[in-house]
Amino acid sequence: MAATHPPQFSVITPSSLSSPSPLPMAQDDLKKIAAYKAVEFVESGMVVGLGTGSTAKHAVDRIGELVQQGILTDIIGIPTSTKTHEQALSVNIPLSDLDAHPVLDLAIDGADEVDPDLNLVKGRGGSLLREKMIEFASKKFVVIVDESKLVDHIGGSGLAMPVEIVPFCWKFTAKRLELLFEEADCVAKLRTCEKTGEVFVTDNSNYTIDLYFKKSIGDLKAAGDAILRLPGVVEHGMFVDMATTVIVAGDNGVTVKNKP
Ligand SMILES: O=C[C@H](O)[C@H](O)[C@H](O)COP(=O)(O)O
Repeated sequence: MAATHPPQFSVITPSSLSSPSPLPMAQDDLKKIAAYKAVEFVESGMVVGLGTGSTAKHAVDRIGELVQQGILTDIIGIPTSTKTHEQALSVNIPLSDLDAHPVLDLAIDGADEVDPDLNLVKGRGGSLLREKMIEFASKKFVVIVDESKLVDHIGGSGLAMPVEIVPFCWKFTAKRLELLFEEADCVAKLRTCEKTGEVFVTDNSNYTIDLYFKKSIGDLKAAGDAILRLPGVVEHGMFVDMATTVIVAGDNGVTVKNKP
């Protein structure tokens, strides 16, 4: 559900990327436009967090292209999932990890929801824990989305807010999560693989519980803290106060909002 954001957004037209068109652009084209804009923030010598998902994939491809052309040199990528690790290797981006590089210059990643304060939901693609660790360690965190990801409030899309949990007695943890958000009419569902119907297992050998809220969950930090206090929970998909910049691509151009 798209929402109108407040006027502090600066709107720029994507001149070198595409021209505003009277026809609606395909969602993947918008993702690519946002991703290419974000890669303009990458400079030679940087340690860069490489996000996961269909939007971040365009950014990784673009960084790889610029590395191969010799336009970006001495880049070190820190991938946020095994999938991104493989993709980054395939486009020749030198890789490392948080142990060797505990502070990143910049991370670029997609999101499932963005609220007007730049808080996010992430993890519908299955990789929120590594993303959160890496993006938390980044001096700048640039989020790239098409305009369909904008919401009035977190949970406002009516779609999943994922929580990564340990597999041990997952039904118990799912029930505790549901009860925690009883007032928001929360429903908790174990994530399964669409194709096989088997339980979805994360890169960290954990399960994912998707929470669906019918009402607002109120204060996000309080909600996040309450989730993390439940034994069995590993991490949740709300990224509160983490994004420093959000780049939104829409039919009318690219909008860039920086955290004040
Ligand atoms: O787990 C997946 C990540 O958090 C993604 O960045 C997020 O789901 C957005 O993915 P996409 O760009 O494919 O919509």
